[in-house]
Amino acid sequence: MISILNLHKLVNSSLNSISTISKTRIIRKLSSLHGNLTGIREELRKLGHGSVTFDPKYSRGIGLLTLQNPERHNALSGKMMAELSDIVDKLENVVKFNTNDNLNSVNNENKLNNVNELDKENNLIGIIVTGSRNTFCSGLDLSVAKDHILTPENGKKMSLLMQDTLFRFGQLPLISVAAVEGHALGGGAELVTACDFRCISETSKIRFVQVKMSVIPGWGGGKRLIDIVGGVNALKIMGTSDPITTQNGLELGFVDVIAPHGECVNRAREFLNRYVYFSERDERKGGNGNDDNTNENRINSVKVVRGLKLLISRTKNNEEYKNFLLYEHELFCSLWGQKENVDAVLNTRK
Ligand SMILES: CC[C@@H](C(=O)O)C(=O)SCCNC(=O)CCNC(=O)[C@H](O)C(C)(C)COP(=O)(O)OP(=O)(O)OC[C@H]1O[C@@H](n2cnc3c(N)ncnc32)[C@H](O)[C@@H]1OP(=O)(O)O
Repeated sequence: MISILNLHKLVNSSLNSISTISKTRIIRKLSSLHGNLTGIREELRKLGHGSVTFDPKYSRGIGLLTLQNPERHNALSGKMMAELSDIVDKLENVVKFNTNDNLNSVNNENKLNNVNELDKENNLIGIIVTGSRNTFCSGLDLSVAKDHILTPENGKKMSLLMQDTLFRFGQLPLISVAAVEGHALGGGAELVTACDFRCISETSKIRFVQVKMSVIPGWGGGKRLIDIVGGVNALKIMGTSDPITTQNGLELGFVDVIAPHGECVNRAREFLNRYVYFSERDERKGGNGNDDNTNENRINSVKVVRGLKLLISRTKNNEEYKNFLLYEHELFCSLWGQKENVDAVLNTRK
């Protein structure tokens, strides 16, 4: 006969295993958009040059992600797409610490060492995305496209990886700002929409040029643009490829901060500093950062800011949202690599 105590233990252990199973399911469901893309990522990693770097200590609580392919206006090669995805993996691991967010994904194959140590040092709450040498990103690297990606099969792989990476980026409990100097074209404009906020200057040129390539956005930027400016405005922006300027950008709610030319990253940092509550508390206390109370405050504040971002990002983590992205992906795939698209890309002055 089973005793009450044993029955209690049995029930508890069953509940634990049920919750482990459902937690695992939830993790799998939330962590990625298109499942395991390791093979595709490694294929793309072999294509082209450039790099994507991440400085977790750019400023207190704020990291700086930089696209680096300056000879090509920071156009994204396959190698850079893979590196961007690696950085999102790394951040998913970093920000698990202190967030109590066990629902964030952990891509074990790409797990980097000592990520929690990294987070302890900086308590990241924000991330600025920018490009090297005063320009943001001229979209897909067209040299790589012409040599390798201009087929329906490879366009599909690129779209899967980029949609997935940018979706996961948006799910991070970090507030993101795109600091857009110079050009943000095609896929570069899509990248801009993946951030929570946008800082641009009078000389920034954000253009959805996809229609000129006889395609629609393939990196999830169509859905994100609709969410930011509404359907009709998104239709105008994507249908005409007209640039988003400081003036119409503000009116449309697409742009959040205007900076003097060359100052976008600085102004994005100032903008984000308003969310770095622990920094203000620390300064009020004399700023040595060593007393226990201060550290406690810092940790709590980081949790709050990340919690807020989690709350907001989870509104996009549902089947309806994911299905819409899948629909955008399928539409893109029906156009990419077709004659009109191939002709347009081959005739584009890079
Ligand atoms: C799925 C993604 C897909 C999409 O959905 O749209 C894309 O992203 S397709 C790519 C869309 N992007 C473009 O069409 C941009 C094309 N480039 C330009 O219009 C211009 O280069 C520029 C970005 C407006 C800059 O013009 P300018 O200041 O006159 O400089 P150059 O034209 O001389 O460029 C310098 C250098 O950079 C090379 N470059 C620029 N963009 C790309 C690119 N996307 N891919 C590869 N290389 C690019 C350009 O060829 C020049 O190189 P060199 O001639 O060797 O100096």
